[in-house]
Amino acid sequence: ATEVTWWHSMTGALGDRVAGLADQFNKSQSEYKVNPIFKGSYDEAMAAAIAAYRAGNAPHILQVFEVGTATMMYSKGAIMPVTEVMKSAGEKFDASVYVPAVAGYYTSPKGDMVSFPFNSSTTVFYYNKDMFAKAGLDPNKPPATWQEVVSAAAKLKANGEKCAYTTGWQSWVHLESFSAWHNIEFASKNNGFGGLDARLKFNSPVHVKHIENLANWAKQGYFTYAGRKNEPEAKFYSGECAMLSSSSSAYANISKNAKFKFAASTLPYYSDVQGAPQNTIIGGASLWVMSGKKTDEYKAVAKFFKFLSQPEVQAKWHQETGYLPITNAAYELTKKSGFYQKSPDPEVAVQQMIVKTTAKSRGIRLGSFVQIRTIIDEELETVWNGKKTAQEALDTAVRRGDELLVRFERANK
Ligand SMILES: O=P(O)(O)OC[C@H](O)CO
Repeated sequence: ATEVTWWHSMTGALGDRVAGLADQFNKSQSEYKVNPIFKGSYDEAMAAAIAAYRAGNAPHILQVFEVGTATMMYSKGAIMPVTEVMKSAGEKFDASVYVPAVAGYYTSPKGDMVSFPFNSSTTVFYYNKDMFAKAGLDPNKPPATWQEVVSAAAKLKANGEKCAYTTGWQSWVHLESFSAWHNIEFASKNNGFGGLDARLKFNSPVHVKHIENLANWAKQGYFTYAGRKNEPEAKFYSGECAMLSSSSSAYANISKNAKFKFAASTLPYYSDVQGAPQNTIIGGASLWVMSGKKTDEYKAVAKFFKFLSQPEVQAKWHQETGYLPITNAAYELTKKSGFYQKSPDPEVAVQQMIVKTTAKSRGIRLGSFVQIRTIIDEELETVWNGKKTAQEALDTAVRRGDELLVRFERANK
């Protein structure tokens, strides 16, 4: 059989599902074989793939988080657009079946879909219903606003809980998706969709106030900082923290591990910000095809993508992981099956996303965004450890990030 490699970053229950998909495809026919390989976190896998590409041994398929999208799009020569992969293998590919938020995100300024949509997520909120009940909070009434989160946190803490609230993906949840949710700019030029001359805007009064609030809540023991990526999710499903904001895909590991009643609910917002809540934005990853491979290997990739495009496969992936149904067909199939009546949690993400977007809420696409996120993480950590004020840290992150945007713009003119 023709073998192709697929580098991914899925851990725990998500890693099992990825292995399951490859296995199902491999067993469904005998001509092609997909070998999934875990390559570390999203940024680690991306760095490894760039190094491997230079050395001439890149994988065929690379799972890249949304943050790496512009970098991949502009790395001409290194990648083969998915539309071309499918065309060269004689496979039909209809980009219009994807839900608009997903299609729009992975389509180049020229209108071509460049990567294959796979695991799209968004930012949601999870809470431990047992801990809520014990603290005298209504387990069927999740906090809808940040004001309500903090009063719930105070009750939980007073009831002896050591970790009331934690968050995964701090930059994505508290600055990126936060911006769209409140219909304010994260960056100019429609958050970068309008051109490479976009500059960062996340040091506005609304942003500063929110980060300042989190810093205060950290001091009061209501907010526990537990890491930059998805590590904090484990603190929720182990029963340590009562509330979590993170990716909808945390569902996979929460539903597998939690020994308590839990529920997902919409991401909190500030009710005094006009226009909120708007919609949250896309996260997760898509699959990129690397260049320089053999014709029959591209054929294998195309067959695998065709397999992944089946509504039944997409619907099951959504239901098991909490990633979004990326096509209308997968969503309809899930609704019709009665799945949400028994498991309403994975639909929260869908509801937050199916709103008509504004220029400010469509998404974010910035060059060097991987490095910018690292800068944001570094600066936010100086707030949590009390070294900088929210204003100082966000101003510095904007200045440092803008330097990278200027450089990226010059290099890609
Ligand atoms: O945990 P994921 O796969 O939903 O990804 C979350 C963030 O979008 C990564 O940037």
